[in-house]
Amino acid sequence: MSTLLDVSAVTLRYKTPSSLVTATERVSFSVNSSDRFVLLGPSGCGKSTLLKAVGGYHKPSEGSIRIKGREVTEPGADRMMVFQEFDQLLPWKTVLENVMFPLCVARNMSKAEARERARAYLDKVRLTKFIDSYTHTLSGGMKQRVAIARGMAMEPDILLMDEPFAALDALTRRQMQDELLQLWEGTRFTVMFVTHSIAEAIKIGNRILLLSPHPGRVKAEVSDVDQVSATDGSAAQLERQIHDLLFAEPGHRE
Ligand SMILES: Nc1ncnc2c1ncn2[C@@H]1O[C@H](COP(=O)(O)OP(=O)(O)OP(=O)(O)O)[C@@H](O)[C@H]1O
Repeated sequence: MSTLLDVSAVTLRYKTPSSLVTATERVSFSVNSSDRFVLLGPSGCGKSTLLKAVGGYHKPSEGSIRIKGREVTEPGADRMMVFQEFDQLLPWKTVLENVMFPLCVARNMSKAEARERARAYLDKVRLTKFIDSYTHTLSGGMKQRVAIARGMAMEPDILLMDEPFAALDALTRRQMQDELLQLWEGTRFTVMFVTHSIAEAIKIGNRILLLSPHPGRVKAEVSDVDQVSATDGSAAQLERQIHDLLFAEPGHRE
């Protein structure tokens, strides 16, 4: 197993006109190739900020972020992001064109190459029938599938997913979680996934990093999720253990 991403003692801050907000403090972890690495913690603990920093959109105040040994200093096609919002697609382009666009622009592919690659990934997310549709005609789940296909088609080193299913209804959310795992079984891509749902973390992740409430610090890492949750009844037990670890601080209320 090789280390792909190394986050070392990273502190992330926001400067506002009136104050300095510390989002995360001295957070360290590493992600290996083919990990389904989940960042889990309560609202405001800095999960999204950490993901943005890995994406190259937020510079650490202290510490370093390295991918394949190179320091992350800006966004790059080696790290693709999928967001929660349904409006991350270009409404004036069709489904196929949305997936082709970054392939042409950031990967310098010819239109024919990009079309072929985009079709293959849209097929993986079961959207072949909808390639010529405009995105406003799609359901929330279908839009997220397009965003996932667009990210995966770039074949990045790591796919960064920021609560991608949080705005979906419960049934669609479960379907999308299953589909993501099936996609992973097929290609074993590396994914970093942000959620504040313990159940979702256990379902998606093989490793889960638990962050404390604001400012986010590492509380613990659960690194054998697949083995533990495969045993009968133990997913529920793991959920309780993670809950206790996350909310152990005296006086902290959910
Ligand atoms: N643009 C910003 N300017 C100032 N402070 C910010 C900004 N964005 C986030 N913060 C603050 O940084 C901290 C971490 O925010 P972040 O969105 O990363 O947390 P999170 O764990 O992803 O939360 P949630 O689960 O609610 O999305 C919070 O205290 C938040 O108020």
